[in-house]
Amino acid sequence: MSNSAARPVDLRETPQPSVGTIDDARVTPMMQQYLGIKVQYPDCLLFYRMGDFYELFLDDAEIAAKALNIVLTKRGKHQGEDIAMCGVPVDRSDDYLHRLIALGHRVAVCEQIEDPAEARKRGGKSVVKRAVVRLVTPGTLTEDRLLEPSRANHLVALSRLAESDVFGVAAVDISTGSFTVAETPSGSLPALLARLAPSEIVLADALHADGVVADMVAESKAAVTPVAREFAEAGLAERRLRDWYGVETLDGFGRFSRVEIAAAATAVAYVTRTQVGARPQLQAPSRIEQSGAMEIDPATRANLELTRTLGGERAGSLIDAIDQTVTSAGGRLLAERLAAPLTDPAAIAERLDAVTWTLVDGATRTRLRALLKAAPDMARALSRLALDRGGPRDLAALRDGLSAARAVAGLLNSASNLPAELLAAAAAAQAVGQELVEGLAAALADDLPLQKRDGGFVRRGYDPRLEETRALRDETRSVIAALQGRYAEETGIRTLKVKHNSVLGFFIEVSQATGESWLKPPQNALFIHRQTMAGAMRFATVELSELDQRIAAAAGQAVALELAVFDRLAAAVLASAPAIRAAADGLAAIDVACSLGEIAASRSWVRPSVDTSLAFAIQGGRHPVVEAALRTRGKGFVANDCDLSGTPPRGQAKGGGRIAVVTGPNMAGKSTFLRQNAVIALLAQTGSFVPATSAHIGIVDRLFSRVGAADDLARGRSTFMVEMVETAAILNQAGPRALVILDEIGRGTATFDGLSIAWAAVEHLHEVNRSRGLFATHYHELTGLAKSLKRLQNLTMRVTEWQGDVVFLHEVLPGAADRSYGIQVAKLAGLPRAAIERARSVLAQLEATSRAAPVARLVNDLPLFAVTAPPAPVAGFAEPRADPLRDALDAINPDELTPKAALDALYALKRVRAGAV
Ligand SMILES: Nc1ncnc2c1ncn2[C@@H]1O[C@H](COP(=O)(O)OP(=O)(O)OP(=O)(O)O)[C@@H](O)[C@H]1O
Repeated sequence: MSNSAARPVDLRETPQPSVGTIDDARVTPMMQQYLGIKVQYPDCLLFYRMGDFYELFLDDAEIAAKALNIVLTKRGKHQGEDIAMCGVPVDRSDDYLHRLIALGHRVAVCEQIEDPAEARKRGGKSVVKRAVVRLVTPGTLTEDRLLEPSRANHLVALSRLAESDVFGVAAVDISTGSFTVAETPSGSLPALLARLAPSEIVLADALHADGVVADMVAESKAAVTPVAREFAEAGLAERRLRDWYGVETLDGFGRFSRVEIAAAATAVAYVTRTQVGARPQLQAPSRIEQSGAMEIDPATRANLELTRTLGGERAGSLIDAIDQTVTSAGGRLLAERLAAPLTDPAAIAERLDAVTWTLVDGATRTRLRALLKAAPDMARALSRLALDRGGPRDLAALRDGLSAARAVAGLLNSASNLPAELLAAAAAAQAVGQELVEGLAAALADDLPLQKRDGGFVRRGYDPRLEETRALRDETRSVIAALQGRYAEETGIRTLKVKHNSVLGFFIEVSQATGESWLKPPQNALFIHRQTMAGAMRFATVELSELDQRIAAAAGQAVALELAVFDRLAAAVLASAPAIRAAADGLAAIDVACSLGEIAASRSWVRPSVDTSLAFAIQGGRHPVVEAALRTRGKGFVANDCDLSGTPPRGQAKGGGRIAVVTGPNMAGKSTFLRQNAVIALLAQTGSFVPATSAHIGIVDRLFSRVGAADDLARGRSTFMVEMVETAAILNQAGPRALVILDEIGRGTATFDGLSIAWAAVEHLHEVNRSRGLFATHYHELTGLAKSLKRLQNLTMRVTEWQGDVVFLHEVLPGAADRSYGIQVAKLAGLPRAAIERARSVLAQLEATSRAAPVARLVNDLPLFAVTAPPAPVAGFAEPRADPLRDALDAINPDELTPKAALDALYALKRVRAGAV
């Protein structure tokens, strides 16, 4: 994070410059202006517009030159020192902005707000008026080139009322206008932040100073912007929101708590500050449904690689494997749904009905997808128009988007048995009046410039006045072209050329020799000398200047008329903004349903049955990402069943468990099996079909997935500490509806410590949390727990040996692994032969020792919970009884006992036991 991003931002609308250097007589007028502006934006890099460049000066120049790898130069002196300077061309500034923002900088864009000619009229030394028109920060982007198409760009504001553990969270995406708020206890804040995946988090600096909050915020990986306290002030919050929406009361938006209003107001204050007067069209705030969504903490999201792989790439993530949407808005909706799977079976069924419909009617699905492909990103185009940052192509995006929406709705209307979700989406898609689309289509030309100021975007013949002006401009151009011939004829100079540049306007260029003769009579009566070049001279004539002025006036007038057309069209579009947004949302929902239908069809996924039971029965389950990766290598994926319903398998009186301990060699597929089941639950509750031959899932309210962890050095935690903190979170939070995936927990420490922790964790999950769970481990001793824990089952990965090497069959079977095959796997990995041989002999010795002191048997004989601390009671569970035998055992230190004392202690223990019974 840059220095520029770390300081609290002062949100006062007009910060006071701290003068000093600015009035210094030795400072040039331009530098005075620069310093006067810069002092108002100390936390930003200032892009100072000079002609076709944005220039950066002094410290900003040094930071930007280093960050962008561009040349640092000098321009004059300031207080005796050289002024460092660097610049980026305006037409390529988006790329540079993108890089600076990605590095955590904020940029203040300062434009020339008057024509340089106006400044010149005020006198030679006058400086062109400039003003900051916008702050560019990671959470307030609107340009397509700066945004990821399939990802919402959330700015999240946080608030906390004094002495409370409850946070207000407001999430704004100014690129689409979405605005949601929530209230959450601190324990659930990381999960909510992970779900929103913000690009930037704004919070009062006092709140950021709280180490725990700073840690949670840092974990989200967003850019963090602390703001001065008074702008996150709860007391002013309601008024700020009322002013923003121009309403007397917020009641019309629904009921919000004080802490939600405080967060929402902070978001609005920050948006106001960054947009400098431009007003994004934010929708009325709505509440984020948390109770209706599966809670998934950040570690689980990372571990299941939902939106990014552990390496940070989208390629290889779950969303990448299932995203077949054809529009950006569809991609964003799918990501949003995957981030917050539902917990209401009826709502899930509604989504599944839509997918089923697209699956059954494959021909319509294909036609819908073809139509959707032509629909540009209407929500983002609309937001740019509202901010007066839109161009002709944004109007065209609405023209094309709305006509695609009509075509899509028409196709759906002609279909039968439409499910509720598609019915509603089709209705929304056609709610915008046809006149608007026709109006846009009639006005816009086929080829459109990027910027409206370039003109040329209004269709020929659309506006009679504009046509007249264009004709005048074009005629004058041809008159000028004819002039060249006339002058050449009259002077006999065949090489004479009429040219144009922005400084001289139209001029005649002749060779040096001819030019010299034109400086004298009689030629100098007609030709007025303007410029001498190397080998050429330039002249004007009265006639040429008049024509030049006529063209400039006509061109200026044409652009003004085009801009008036633009403004009219933009106003018409904005007047229909809510309906357009609804149409865009409708198209996104249709795109998602078709995308999931496409996957289901092409990969033979099935509709899951999701209800309120505690079932978890998957047959023929597969991991979508691993399967896809194997497919590209021409290999097949071995499908596996998983039943955590806790009921005996069909036809059997006993067996079946809610927790499975999975043992098997390295590389056998344990992690894949664990994750695929978590992913199937997640997909099912997202409203997607699943990669299995059948799936029955009782709603999962919280999903936990942990792997024996990686270091978190940035936060000063060792591997083992991270693992334990995460395991603690699960054992403290998981309930009977949770699904818990633990992969080799306890491996980060000494064998016996690790085994003991793994042992205790399984017992706790079984007895106290009572969650459904999968537990992969290399501690084969844990399989003995199945004897004492009745809802525990053992699963193992089938392997076979062939010519001394291990062969993985990737098949999951009931039972326990008999050995690890670690050395065979090491051999496959290419460890030197000598090291392998040595490892074999060490293993043989270790196994012999272990047979002499049979650890496994000892552990197997441990009575359940007798040696563990009483687990924390979870609602509905009885407090474990006091245990005098354990207390007596705790009091004995065997290292200090003589043989006689040891015998006495044993008798004493027998007495305690007799008394306790
Ligand atoms: N069901 C399967 N069908 C086919 N190949 C599979 C299957 N499961 C896993 N594999 C392959 O085996 C590799 C190893 O799988 P995985 O990482 O799940 O093993 P593991 O048992 O967890 O190993 P370790 O104990 O070393 O972490 C995968 O990358 C994949 O290529």
